[in-house]
Amino acid sequence: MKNINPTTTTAWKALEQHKATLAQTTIQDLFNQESDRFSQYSLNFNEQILVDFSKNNINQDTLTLLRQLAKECAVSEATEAMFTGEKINRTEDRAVLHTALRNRANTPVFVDGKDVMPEVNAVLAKMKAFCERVISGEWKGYTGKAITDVVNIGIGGSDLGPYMVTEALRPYKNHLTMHFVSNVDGTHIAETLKKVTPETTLFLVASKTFTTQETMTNAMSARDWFLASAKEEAHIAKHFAALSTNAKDVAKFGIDTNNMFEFWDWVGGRYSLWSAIGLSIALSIGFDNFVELLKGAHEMDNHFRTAPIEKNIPTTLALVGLWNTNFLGAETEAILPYDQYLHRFAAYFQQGNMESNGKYVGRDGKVVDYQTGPIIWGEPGTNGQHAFYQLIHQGKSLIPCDFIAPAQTHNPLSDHHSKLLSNFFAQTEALAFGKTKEEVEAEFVKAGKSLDEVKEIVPFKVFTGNKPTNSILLQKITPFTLGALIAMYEHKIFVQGIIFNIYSFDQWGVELGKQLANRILPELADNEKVTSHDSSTNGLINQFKAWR
Ligand SMILES: O=P(O)(O)OC[C@H]1O[C@@H](O)[C@@H](O)[C@@H](O)[C@@H]1O
Repeated sequence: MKNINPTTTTAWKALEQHKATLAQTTIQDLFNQESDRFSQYSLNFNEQILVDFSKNNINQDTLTLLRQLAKECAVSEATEAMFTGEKINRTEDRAVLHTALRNRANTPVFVDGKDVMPEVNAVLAKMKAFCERVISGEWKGYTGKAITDVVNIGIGGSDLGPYMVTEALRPYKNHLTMHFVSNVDGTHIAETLKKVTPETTLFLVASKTFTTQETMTNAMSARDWFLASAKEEAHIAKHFAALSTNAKDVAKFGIDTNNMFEFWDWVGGRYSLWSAIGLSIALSIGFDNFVELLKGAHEMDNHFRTAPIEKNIPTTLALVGLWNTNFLGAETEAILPYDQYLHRFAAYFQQGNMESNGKYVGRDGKVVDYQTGPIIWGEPGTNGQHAFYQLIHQGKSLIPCDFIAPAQTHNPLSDHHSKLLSNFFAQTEALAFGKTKEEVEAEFVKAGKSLDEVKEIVPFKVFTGNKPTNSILLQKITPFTLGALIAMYEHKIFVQGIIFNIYSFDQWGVELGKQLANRILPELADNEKVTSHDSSTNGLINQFKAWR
């Protein structure tokens, strides 16, 4: 992978200049100038996903320069390097091959000279057989009863993806009740265990490393709870399975390695829902639907790898996002799904994006002097409208938003869906075009008021507009389209990471807190005063000890 500081490219410098020429141009102006802006600035995936990026502060010159930037930063070369198993995750010396997990074409993919596809397929076959036995009820618990509840114990990438997808695809789910335990706060597991019975519960211990403190602690508590009823350790084999890359520690924990579903170090935690980590998804919606999810992602992979840059959806979203972040000064990006089933989508891509691109050291080992990944946040519409949209409309920060909605709902109740979508369309319109002083005044006049009497209130009712949004309209949320949508965002993050010249597939930033927590934990064992830290940390620990 090349090592290019994006700010030194010809395109970046030209974009700086171009920004100045566009400074006085609003989104409204752009729509006035280009009557057919929608068709020029929207792309369609498979006739199932429409991505409209026309309501951004960009014109054709912006796009040309941004595409030139992608070329100068060798995005296509990096893409090929990823897909073909090069060790692009240099700081961990690993390949990055979540795309191989969903490689439905089954073409060989080599890591260190070895085709990984036979192993990928073998684990998928094992997952399929396991799912069929559990779902059909053939798999019995220690008292001979079928499984009714599945508890996934994992955190970060071993929780967010499975939980988000299981929720998103609820309309496809079977009789199994799914639970997700992630937090080391005992409340999370305690409240979950209140809802299940040992005889009919299957625990999936999901951890790439099988050393994560939270997951191991929760898994031990689940084991203790289970053995309190089941008594014999031999029964664990019927109620615990592991999803991990670490066979040794799985065996040490007491989980039968026959119940271990393996994956590999070339799968990043936040890109692992396509691997054995997705077992909870497959159990919840059935293996065939899980394959549909993989297929959707694979189709998006093919599109990303082969579509020309002008038609490339993930690349376009990456470039437009980068324009907003690095040239227009946006620090955050909101993901706003107008679909209740997607209520964890923003949370999922908080990890996906922020753990990938929240980096300040470039691939050359030097501190970068430009903004890298944006802060990601969001909640489903319309709830967000009644909470934080005020600031998006009238606050001082520029907040680009992705609006996401399905055209067809799984719950066609009276006119709910039309109301929901009318809000989606209205919000993107309001954000882009706002409401002028003249429009506000005209409304008052129409209501019989004189301009003099309303002049003090008028400024508060003006919306500047000119707020960028992308609209992502899916025909319907199915396993296939959801797979494609997730892969689309993954590749957007990848393209930005390449241009930012950072390593998107490590996460050293999560280590320091873990290290310090491990140092503090033994200090909490007794009630002695601690003095080994700064005065704030000492003070907090000592108050904790006094109050507990
Ligand atoms: O799957 P395991 O190994 O338990 O890791 C769970 C999570 O841990 C965090 O510290 C991060 O490193 C995440 O990327 C990862 O998804």
